[in-house]
Amino acid sequence: MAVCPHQAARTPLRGAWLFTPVSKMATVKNELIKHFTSEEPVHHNKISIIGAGSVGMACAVSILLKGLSDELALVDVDEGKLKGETMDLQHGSPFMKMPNIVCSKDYLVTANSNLVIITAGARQEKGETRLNLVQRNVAIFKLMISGIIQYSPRCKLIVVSNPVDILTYVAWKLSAFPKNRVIGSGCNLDTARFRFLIGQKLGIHAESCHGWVLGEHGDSSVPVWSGVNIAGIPLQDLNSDIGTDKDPERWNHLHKEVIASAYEIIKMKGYTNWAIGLSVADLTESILKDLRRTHPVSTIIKGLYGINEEVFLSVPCVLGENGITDLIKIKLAPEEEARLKKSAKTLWEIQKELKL
Ligand SMILES: NC(=O)C1=CN([C@@H]2O[C@H](COP(=O)(O)OP(=O)(O)OC[C@H]3O[C@@H](n4cnc5c(N)ncnc54)[C@H](O)[C@@H]3O)[C@@H](O)[C@H]2O)C=CC1
Ligand SMILES: CC(=O)C(=O)O
Repeated sequence: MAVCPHQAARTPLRGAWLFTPVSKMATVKNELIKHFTSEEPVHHNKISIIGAGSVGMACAVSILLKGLSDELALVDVDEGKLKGETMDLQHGSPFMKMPNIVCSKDYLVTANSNLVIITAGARQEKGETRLNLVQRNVAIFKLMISGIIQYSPRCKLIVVSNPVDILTYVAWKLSAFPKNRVIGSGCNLDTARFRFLIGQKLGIHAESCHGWVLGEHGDSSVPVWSGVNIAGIPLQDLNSDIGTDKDPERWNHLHKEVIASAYEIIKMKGYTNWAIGLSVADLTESILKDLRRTHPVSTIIKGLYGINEEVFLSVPCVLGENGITDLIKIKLAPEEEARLKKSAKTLWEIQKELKL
């Protein structure tokens, strides 16, 4: 479906809803408006979201409210849900500065995207781990990636579906894209949760709490306590045991809460969506506006921290118009580096069995 100011009648074309101009009729529109160009609009900041489930729609709303895109395309295999979600979003157009929201089962609708966000696939049931989803979602990725690259061979990919680090590797392999253009949302969400919890403990806004969670998104993620600081003051200077079991203030419980968050929310509401949607919109902003901000996102980490396998883990990455342009070589404490290596080993054990 699409809404375009000069368009009047609509016809379905290859599954996508497109519009045909009604130019000669004596209509109010023709009396009011003289059409001035026959050129097709060029979309520079087209974003496509694959998967119109709870995460896909949270990403869509967060991106729309930031006004980041000049066309948003949605794809899902469930056509009824897809059209329903699209119409519902379109009806919010008076409150957004982004006129074109289109949808289809057919990947043609995603053509010439600058950025494609993948949120389709199975999600965890209560108590289920992210890693348990791997086989189901690899099968879905085989179908999706070929559709995406056929119509947007130069796009950047953000992978959100779980297990996100392994599926980012799968997307990279299947697309054969250069590594800078395949980005996993990774620990962007874990880091947001970490900063929120630090902020709650100190009574300071999360944005002013600097700290990073790296490695695997989820169960083996690594909190970098050595770098946690407020206004440049390392908390480790004030409490040398911070993050360890010896710490009487039990700061390490914050990271335990980060790990437990998804399981707890899924137990209560069945899924998580709002924080991931907002965090993906933040990544999107850095890419589309070429901001060169640093984010903890999942990228190929082979050759760093003594890791020799082709695994994707989160490290601080600079995001701009070419995707990941640079990595920040963060100095880890020996036990932090050991935990990162353990994350890599866990993921590699699963990845090496995948048939792509
Ligand atoms: N990386 C992260 O931080 C987070 C990742 N997730 C993950 O995001 C994924 C989506 O979660 P939800 O939106 O809650 O699930 P959902 O079940 O609400 O939505 C998934 C959507 O994917 C669609 N789909 C399935 N196969 C498809 C295909 N071949 N092509 C196109 N669409 C297809 C379904 O029809 C459905 O609408 C899950 O894997 C979940 O674990 C969720 C939260 C955070
Ligand atoms: C579901 C998931 O990966 C999360 O909320 O962290």
